[in-house]
Amino acid sequence: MMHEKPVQNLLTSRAEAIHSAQLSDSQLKSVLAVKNLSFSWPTSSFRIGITDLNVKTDEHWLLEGPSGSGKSTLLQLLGGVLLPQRGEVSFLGQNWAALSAAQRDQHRADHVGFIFQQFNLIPYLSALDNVLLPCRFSPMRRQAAESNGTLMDEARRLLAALGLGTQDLQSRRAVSLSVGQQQRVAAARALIGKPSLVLADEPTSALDVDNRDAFLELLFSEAHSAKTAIVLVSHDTSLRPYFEQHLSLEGGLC
Ligand SMILES: Nc1ncnc2c1ncn2[C@@H]1O[C@H](COP(=O)(O)OP(=O)(O)OP(=O)(O)O)[C@@H](O)[C@H]1O
Repeated sequence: MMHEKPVQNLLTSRAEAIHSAQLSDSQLKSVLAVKNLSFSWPTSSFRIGITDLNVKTDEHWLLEGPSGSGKSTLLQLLGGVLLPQRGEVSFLGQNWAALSAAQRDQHRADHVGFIFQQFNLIPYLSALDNVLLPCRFSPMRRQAAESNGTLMDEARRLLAALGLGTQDLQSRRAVSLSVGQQQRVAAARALIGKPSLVLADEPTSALDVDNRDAFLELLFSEAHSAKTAIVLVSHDTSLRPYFEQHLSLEGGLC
């Protein structure tokens, strides 16, 4: 029950934020639409089957399932890194399978932020330079990041909003940061340039309960102000109260 209060705070602040933003149905546009998806790895008997999944603007989804249930595979399908053998994954109204590999890479760079389980920061770059990376690959993300000032201002603002406000922390090489700090850098990198979607793979698995609560609160708050949808996968069923939407994967099926 240690985290009862933070959960309540999160849910209350989110409900208030949605209420104050007064998003109408038409503003809640489709971010991800999955229909009759079927995917198998060529070298294993494992199969993912999803009949129907719809993620809209500003929604926060938890996809939960035990180890080996297909969570990481599903994230790759949602982000157009893998393509299903049958069915369809549409992202912002665009079927990933109708794009060339290069077009998929650009569509992803423009509109998706990833938070990986091991964060995948470039170890010898500073926290700040890691956050700036997505803008190197996407002029669209760069332009969005510069909407209220310089790119550097926005990277610094995001890091500060995620609890890394000092110049010392922002200029330190990623390798010299703690796990919790690296994870917040990874979140800032995913959020820069206001992508429509953040896909997060077990981002809280290395954190204790207090740090996990603080991290989710910061992530949700920043994502909400940018109207970014979040799909987070985890084996941890205790995360369920933080999310309005959740889906359970059992052996790849739901
Ligand atoms: N590149 C691959 N080639 C063949 N099979 C794979 C590949 N990647 C994953 N699999 C298989 O797909 C199944 C689902 O794996 P996946 O990593 O998606 O599950 P997960 O729920 O994310 O697991 P975990 O929580 O342990 O990370 C497993 O049986 C795994 O062995």
